[in-house]
Amino acid sequence: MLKILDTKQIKTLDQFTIEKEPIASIDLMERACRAFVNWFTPRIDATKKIGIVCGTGNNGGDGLGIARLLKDWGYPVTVYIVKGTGSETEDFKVNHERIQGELKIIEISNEVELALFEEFDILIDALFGSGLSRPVEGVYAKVIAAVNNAEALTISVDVPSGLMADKPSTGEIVKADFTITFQFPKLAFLLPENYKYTGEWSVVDIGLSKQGLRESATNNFYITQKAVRRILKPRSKFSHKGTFGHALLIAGSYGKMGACVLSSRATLRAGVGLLTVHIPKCGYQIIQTAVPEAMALVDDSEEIFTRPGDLSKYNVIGIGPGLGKEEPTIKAFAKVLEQFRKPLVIDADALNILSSQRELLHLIPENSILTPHPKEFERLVGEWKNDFERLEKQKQLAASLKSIIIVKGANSSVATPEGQIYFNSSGNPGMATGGTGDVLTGVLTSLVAQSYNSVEAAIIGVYLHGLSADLVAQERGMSGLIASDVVDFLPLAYKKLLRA
Ligand SMILES: NC(=O)C1=CN([C@@H]2O[C@H](COP(=O)(O)OP(=O)(O)OC[C@H]3O[C@@H](n4cnc5c(N)ncnc54)[C@H](O)[C@@H]3O)[C@@H](O)[C@H]2O)[C@@H](O)CC1
Ligand SMILES: [K+]
Repeated sequence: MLKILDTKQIKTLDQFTIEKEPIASIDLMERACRAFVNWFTPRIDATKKIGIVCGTGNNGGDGLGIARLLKDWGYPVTVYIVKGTGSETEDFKVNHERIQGELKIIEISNEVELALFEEFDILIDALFGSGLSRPVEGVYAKVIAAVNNAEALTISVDVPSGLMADKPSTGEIVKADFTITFQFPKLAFLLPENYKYTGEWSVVDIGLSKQGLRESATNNFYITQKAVRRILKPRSKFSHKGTFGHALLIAGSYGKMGACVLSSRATLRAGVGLLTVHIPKCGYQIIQTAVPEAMALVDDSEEIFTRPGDLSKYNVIGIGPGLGKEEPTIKAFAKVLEQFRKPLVIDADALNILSSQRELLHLIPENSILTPHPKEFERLVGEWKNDFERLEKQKQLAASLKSIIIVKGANSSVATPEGQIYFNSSGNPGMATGGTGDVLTGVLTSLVAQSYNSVEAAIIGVYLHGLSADLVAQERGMSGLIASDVVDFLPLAYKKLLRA
């Protein structure tokens, strides 16, 4: 699991590395510059005209170091130094000294034409990094406006200038095409509202102290493949279908049996031992034909869910996909909540029922998993002003329900009752298509049935689901991706994960 540290912790860790390794601060900066350049040179042709926009802090110091290294690689480089209210750091001064007379340097202190950077193919943004403490104004704001006005491909060093790394941001902010960030992703990068600033971001290693990192406490994590691999349990020779649990899925209604089929197939493909599906009468032939591996339990109603059967033999219940919100279904869902004391995976219409029948919320068994998309989440908790506030609301709901709340989207976030947030790193925009949520419900239900605890199931589940979609995209592209493909590629995703 990659820790996500806040800016104060990053400063402390930089300092810790400097003292413990030991390494001079300027040499650590050089390492950061090299890491950036290692990303840059294989991707950008050396004929491109490059403008590097520097502040006078250490982010600007990085910019100057990068300018020197790119010049050595043969790129035509022009350096801009923006002189506003900020003072010069020591490392900035050293790197400034090192390029005197070697490179074209233009100082900007007041007037800024919007067309200032028109001539460049590439702009490297090194105005502010993690040291930004307030919205930018004056000459800085004008320079950022000129950067955003330019046609050039913009690449930000560490953080898009003007973006707060771990707080809500206002004011002028660089809209980068790429952000190359040092050592860890910053919290702001994982929130949908900031994608327009970061563009595609990548983390590059600058060798900060492993010991220091181990000792840094945080509640925010980025899910890595290695971490998921570590919590997955391989199947032993002596396992049998009982080992992998018995799940019940309550899903589907007239016209929405597809959601039920997708969830059922995903539950099976994610490895459950036994699956029973509770369906209305109209779904009987559909499920028996589309999912022969599942057992069908047929409701009294022709079209909807009206009455739970005996729930005692299941380890977990997944409920919601295609369920509908008719009055009898609401009553039947309430009965499930009253009778079943093991974890539930609650999605789609079951979440919508909870939003309108709030008295049911306190009946949710501990360690359940709720999987709202942002609109469903808003119905549960009300509006939020920015994504940081949304994260807070997510943590609060997880704590008050003693359950796991997964808000779906790019970098789906998993909130635990203990206040931790795990951001998913797998998945792609092809997943924005009907039915992928139903697939996730199946995967999660399956993992809980296989006796992963709910936090583990949520972490493995979001990652596996996204990885499967990534494998689909790799083979067939994103545009034609449908939810069934994500189900079909789950075995391959497992194979990839379990590979030693
Ligand atoms: N040893 C280190 O600390 C390392 C730092 N590195 C770089 O250093 C960056 C952080 O550097 P700094 O802490 O010097 O900070 P920045 O370079 O991000 O910002 C410079 C300074 O500007 C001032 N400032 C903040 N908000 C402002 C505003 N709105 N208007 C005007 N001035 C403002 C602050 O005094 C701040 O320290 C990182 O993002 C990274 O790029 C890397 O070189 C790796 C090593
Ligand atoms: K920057």
